[in-house]
Amino acid sequence: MELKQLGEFGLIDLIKENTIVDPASVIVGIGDDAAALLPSPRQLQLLATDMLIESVHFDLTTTTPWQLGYKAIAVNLSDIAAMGGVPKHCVVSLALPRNVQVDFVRDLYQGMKEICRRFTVNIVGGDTVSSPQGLVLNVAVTGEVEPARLQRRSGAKPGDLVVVTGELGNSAAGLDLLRRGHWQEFVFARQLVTCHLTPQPQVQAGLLLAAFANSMNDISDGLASEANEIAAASQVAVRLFEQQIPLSAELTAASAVLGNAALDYALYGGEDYQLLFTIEPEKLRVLPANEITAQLTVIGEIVRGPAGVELVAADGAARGLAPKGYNHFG
Ligand SMILES: Nc1ncnc2c1ncn2[C@@H]1O[C@H](COP(=O)(O)OP(=O)(O)OP(=O)(O)O)[C@@H](O)[C@H]1O
Ligand SMILES: Cc1ncc(C[n+]2csc(CCOP(=O)(O)O)c2C)c(N)n1
Ligand SMILES: [Mg+2]
Ligand SMILES: [Mg+2]
Ligand SMILES: [Mg+2]
Repeated sequence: MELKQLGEFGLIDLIKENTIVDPASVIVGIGDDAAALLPSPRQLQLLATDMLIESVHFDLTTTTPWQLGYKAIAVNLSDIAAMGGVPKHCVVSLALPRNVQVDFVRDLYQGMKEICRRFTVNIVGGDTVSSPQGLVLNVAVTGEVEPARLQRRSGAKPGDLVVVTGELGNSAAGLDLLRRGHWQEFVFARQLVTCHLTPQPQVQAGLLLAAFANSMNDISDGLASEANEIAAASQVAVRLFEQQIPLSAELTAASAVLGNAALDYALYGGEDYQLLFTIEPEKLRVLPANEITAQLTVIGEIVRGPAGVELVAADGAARGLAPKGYNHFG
């Protein structure tokens, strides 16, 4: 069915179903001039937004609407996770080309609702407009964090260890496989493509680490870029050890096919949505042993010195690591 058969308001009715998964804090959801929300007492309110643009962030020939909806929410939850918070509510704005079908929008929302259900996030509003060219999808998300647990990029201290959750570079290699096409013939490809199309925000990890870390950031633009953000915000030197950067076996296999170094995907690829944080060694030692801490890798240390990042190779040689990564205007 064409969108014009349903109209803007018919479309909103279709969207409205199953958007509130935790009603206690929603006084007014979809359907009024604004949402009205009840904040939890003594919590800081977090607010973040990230936008996805067709041909810049996604290609509709290689992503399904469901996956696109899932990812649009995931990248936003990732920013709340990076602050050590719990995501609560989101609003979703859509600019839709006129030829978009109703089923497309329904599937897009199914993807969004699925990840919102998994993380107990309410969709409390949005905006729907037409776009003369290309689809635009913007999400804004609120979150909450106890003041003492708030994580910033600026809290890294000399002596801290630099640690990441999960593996790096999978998403960028997945994107290159999608661009190359015929990726289904490679057994290692599915996991990488999945990392790219439906990244998993590290909300549980962020909540656990919030009580222990000194600084935190999520990896949207690549390790080189995010490590430089922490260095600049904290005015410290970040020393990373090349050999310690967690690279998956799938990434290593893909990099041979794609003709690029696995390490470069991790350093400059981006869209991993893992967490990069710094923590005092004594605190890292007392973290509880669980599924989250099993996935942590120490990749470096914070040292005194001018703000910047250096990468130490296997032979001990150090080089400066520029904040090269995905740059919209670079
Ligand atoms: N157009 C804008 N107006 C006001 N603030 C902005 C604008 N764009 C970005 N910012 C702010 O700049 C800071 C850095 O934004 P940035 O988008 O780089 O962070 P991020 O979301 O962590 O990264 P990514 O977009 O790669 O996921 C944030 O505080 C963000 O709110
Ligand atoms: C079709 C297509 N082309 C290129 C990319 C790669 N890409 C786009 S934005 C971005 C950084 C994070 O975005 P932002 O900084 O806006 O949050 C990256 C790595 C993609 N995902 N899809
Ligand atoms: Mg952003
Ligand atoms: Mg971020
Ligand atoms: Mg972001």
